Amino acid sequence: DLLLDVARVRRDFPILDREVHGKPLVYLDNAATSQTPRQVIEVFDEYYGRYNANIHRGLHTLADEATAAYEGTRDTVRAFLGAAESREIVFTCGTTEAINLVAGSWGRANLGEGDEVLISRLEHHSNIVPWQMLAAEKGFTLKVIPVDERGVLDQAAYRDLISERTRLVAVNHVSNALGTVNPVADMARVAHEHGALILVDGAQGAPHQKVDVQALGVDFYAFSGHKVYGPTGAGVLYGRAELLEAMPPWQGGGEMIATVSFEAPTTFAGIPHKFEAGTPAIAEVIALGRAIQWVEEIGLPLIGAWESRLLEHATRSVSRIDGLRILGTAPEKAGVLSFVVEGAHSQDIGLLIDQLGVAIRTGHHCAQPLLSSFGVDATCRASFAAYNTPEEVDVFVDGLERVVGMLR
Ligand SMILES: Cc1ncc(COP(=O)(O)O)c(CN[C@@H](CS)C(=O)O)c1O
Repeated sequence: DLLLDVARVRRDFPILDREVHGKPLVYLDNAATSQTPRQVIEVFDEYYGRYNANIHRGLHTLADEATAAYEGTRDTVRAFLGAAESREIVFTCGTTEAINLVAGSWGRANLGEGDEVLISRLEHHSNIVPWQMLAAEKGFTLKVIPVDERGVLDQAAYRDLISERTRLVAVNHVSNALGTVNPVADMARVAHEHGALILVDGAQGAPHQKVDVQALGVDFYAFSGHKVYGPTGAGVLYGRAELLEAMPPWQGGGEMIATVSFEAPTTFAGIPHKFEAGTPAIAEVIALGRAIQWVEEIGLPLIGAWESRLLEHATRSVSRIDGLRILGTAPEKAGVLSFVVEGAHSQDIGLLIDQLGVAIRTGHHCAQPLLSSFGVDATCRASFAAYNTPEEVDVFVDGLERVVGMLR
């Protein structure tokens, strides 16, 4: 049965009892950050109250307990992503840092004049700007896969743009601005046929569908804890072991070394610790592990199906508002509804609908090149999660109708 017990799910989220401007909170900004279940919030109390200690080097009980919990998350994430080995899981502070790590380590060591990196028009700035910065430094060429008017990546153009000079394809699994789900398994096959690697920005993929990095055939996969019901400050880079082993360290410091000396070359730790310099966000990583356990107890297939029902209901309901244009009409979408309304500025809609207790996001969603290709510089975006309800969608659409009426 694809009906999620949303009443039971909501009982895990204290924040959903909040009122905003005297109205029940209707939180529909989940693509920006998801809310946090009690089971995750409690981790911080437990950790700082009972076993706070620095990890790895300590030789005492608290340090052992903290290390076990931190490294335990690594295997939880390995299973969550279907990775072959735990050492393929690198903890970062989020998707942005994960992509910068690949650019700064693999990119800086492998890209130069004559090489090409292929990204797409759908990308979030965190999967555009690191490549632009590195291209300026190393002289390789950045190419962009176009999208059509539905917000679907042009796969024919992808096959035309990729060549033997392409060293890396970097694309998102799901567009945060439009909700488009990309066929990353097919794109990975095409990339490998041309001898290129593929990095997938999974910030909006991991929260909405079961990811199996080996089945997808991707070389790197990045996501953020705070979008899968976990805390900010903890994210993940998955990388195939042989790639991570061949990559130079990214940040220098403690943890990532084997021996440091002035007389002989400093030697580095193996993976993944080679990429985890300094004291990490220990509690956040442990909380990320708890968030993934929470998600897996319900199951992403059920969460994804629930969100699709909410998206369908919202898409159908907003179509009664004349002058409303949905951006992102791909046949396969995750729970994101982006739209503009003729005669009403997106920001004004966002501010006014907040007065009704409804939280949506307005603006460019860190996807300025994408929005400009649709002739807009901002949209309104409602995005769904496991705890949203059809009744909340009705509050949102009724409120939208009222607000648009006021603004016209
Ligand atoms: C596809 C995609 N890729 C990367 C990021 C960055 O995630 P960080 O946790 O901030 O590093 C995000 C975060 N998108 C938020 C903030 S702009 C949104 O409102 O859509 C994303 O959606």
